[in-house]
Amino acid sequence: MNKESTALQTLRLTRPDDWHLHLRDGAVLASVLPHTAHQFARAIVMPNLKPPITTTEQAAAYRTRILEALPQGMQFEPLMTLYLTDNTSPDEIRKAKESGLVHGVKLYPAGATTNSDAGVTDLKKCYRTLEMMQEVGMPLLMHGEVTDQAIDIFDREAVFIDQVLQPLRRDLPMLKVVFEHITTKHAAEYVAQSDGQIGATITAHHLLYNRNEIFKGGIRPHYYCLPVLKREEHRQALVKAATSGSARFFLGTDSAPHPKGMKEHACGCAGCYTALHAIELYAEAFDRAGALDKLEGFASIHGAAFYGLPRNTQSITLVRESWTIPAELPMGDATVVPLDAGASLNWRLA
Ligand SMILES: NC(=O)N[C@@H](CC(=O)O)C(=O)O
Ligand SMILES: [Zn+2]
Ligand SMILES: [Zn+2]
Repeated sequence: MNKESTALQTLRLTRPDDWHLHLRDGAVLASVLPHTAHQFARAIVMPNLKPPITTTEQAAAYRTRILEALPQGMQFEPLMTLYLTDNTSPDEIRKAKESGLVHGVKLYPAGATTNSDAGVTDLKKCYRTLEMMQEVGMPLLMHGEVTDQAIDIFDREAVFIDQVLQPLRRDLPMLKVVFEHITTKHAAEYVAQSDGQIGATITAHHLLYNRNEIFKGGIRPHYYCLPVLKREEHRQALVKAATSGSARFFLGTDSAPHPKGMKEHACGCAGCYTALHAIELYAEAFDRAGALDKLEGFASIHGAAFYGLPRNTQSITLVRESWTIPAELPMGDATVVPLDAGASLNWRLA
């Protein structure tokens, strides 16, 4: 028998969750939310709105807006986060924990990425708040890049590990930490090997592509995100981590919608839109690695365990069936270009 005919044709998984997602707000939220809710049971919703979600009250109101935007008959649970600032108080953390709605607090080093201007200028200013997070078991989610413009953009994640992450975890060894959207072998190795409660999310695009994708035949802004795609050796290290079976690695799409005109621009926004076809993109990446048997742990089990949430009881089915990713989709009063628009995918959500 040839390989084709022995290959798996359908794949049934516990319904997955997305542990790193941008839903935005208003008309954009209404456009993108159904894509996520079609595939995922829950998602950790990023707080980098303008202005950011910095209080439990704002998070609760945002959660209500998300649920109101959910089409009739769809089920989805938004897991809210707060945006850490220099001024976030320990008391706010206690409130967030007691609400039961807030599942993490996000560190954006000031200026590191989209809507991070209100982010933390120096983590030392947040130590009392971080101590409270450690005490109540509130995870710290991190955009793990230093912002020093003198540091090469391709090195900012590795330098973050040395300059920020390691000192922080030495000082607060019981703090639960999620290293978001890791992009380097340094991060993958650090998360796999270090002590304590640490997890990492990995995007589909960082599993599928290296940095050459941004420059293939011309500059291709839809492959530009932060942290930026890295060399092939890093992509391979991420695939190895994601398919290793280690419970420290879990799915986080970092689907980050920007209007087409803001991506195809002289100073284009960072972010890839993958909510439309996220699980199919991950299936493709795991299939190429010969590791489809490891997809369920990564997509549906490890994240819930890390966050101390129950495993989903429903399931989804993926079928091996080629389909073409649309060129663009309506989004509010604009359009959004999904990652790999026009290309075909070999897996389809049934
Ligand atoms: N990943 C990105 O390139 N962009 C994200 C922000 C982020 O996650 O850093 C966004 O909000 O657009
Ligand atoms: Zn980020
Ligand atoms: Zn993000």
